Amino acid sequence: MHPYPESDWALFLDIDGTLIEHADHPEGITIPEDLPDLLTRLQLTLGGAVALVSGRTIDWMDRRFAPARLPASGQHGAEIRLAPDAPAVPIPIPRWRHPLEEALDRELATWPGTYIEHKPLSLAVHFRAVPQFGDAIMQKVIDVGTGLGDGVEFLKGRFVIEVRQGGHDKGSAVEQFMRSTLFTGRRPVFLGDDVTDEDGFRAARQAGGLAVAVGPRPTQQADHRLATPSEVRDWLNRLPEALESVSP
Ligand SMILES: O=P(O)(O)OC[C@H]1O[C@H](O[C@H]2O[C@H](CO)[C@@H](O)[C@H](O)[C@H]2O)[C@H](O)[C@@H](O)[C@@H]1O
Repeated sequence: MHPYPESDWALFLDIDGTLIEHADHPEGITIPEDLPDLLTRLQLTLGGAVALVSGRTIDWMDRRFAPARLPASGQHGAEIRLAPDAPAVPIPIPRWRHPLEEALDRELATWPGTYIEHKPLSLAVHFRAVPQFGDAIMQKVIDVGTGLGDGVEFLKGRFVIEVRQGGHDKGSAVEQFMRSTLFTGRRPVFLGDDVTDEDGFRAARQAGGLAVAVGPRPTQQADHRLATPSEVRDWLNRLPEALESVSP
């Protein structure tokens, strides 16, 4: 059953596989034309308490969702902007980042079909084009990265393994948002499709909120489920009207 919205919600929205459909390449995605306007309407409806929480960078979100500009956390919690006009606050660049980048460029050159996405505070090695080699590629990334320093963490996602600095994830981002002006006192509702969203689900539920799983991936934490990003957008589109119809 679709979750019935409440006016005290704070919405946390994952991007790939949740707000937008997946594509073969990170830059091959399509942002539906009306999505920026939808996000802006949601901000107005929920007093600004709508955040994007993604593995993408905040810079990418601002460019691709313009003119919408939201509170956001990027690179799996490694950067956060608590309000649209606040500065984005990044963690320090991890010491392992440049050596890892060099090592992976070298090691994976002989693995056709892999694509390394270089993000400022994390790296993503994609293997959607060669899923049959996924396990071997992930093991190679773990072998290369493990020796490179304290705090390096590996996050297995959808046809991707991401390398990030430990201590920051989508859950820690939700916790930070919930302590900030726009979000405090509200009920967190986290929408996500991938294993990397489980930390966000956990944080939302621990704060008395809800986890809304998107797509077929099994999870122990889902309070509700929506089948596809298109269904998510339809549901979000109806949310302002649904809230108006229950307000006194
Ligand atoms: O946290 P998210 O918003 O879900 O972002 C997670 C990663 O998404 C992107 O990769 C994924 O989507 C691509 C486009 O559909 C797809 O080609 C790839 O296989 C997926 O893993 C993005 O490239 C990453 O930077 C994000 O961390």
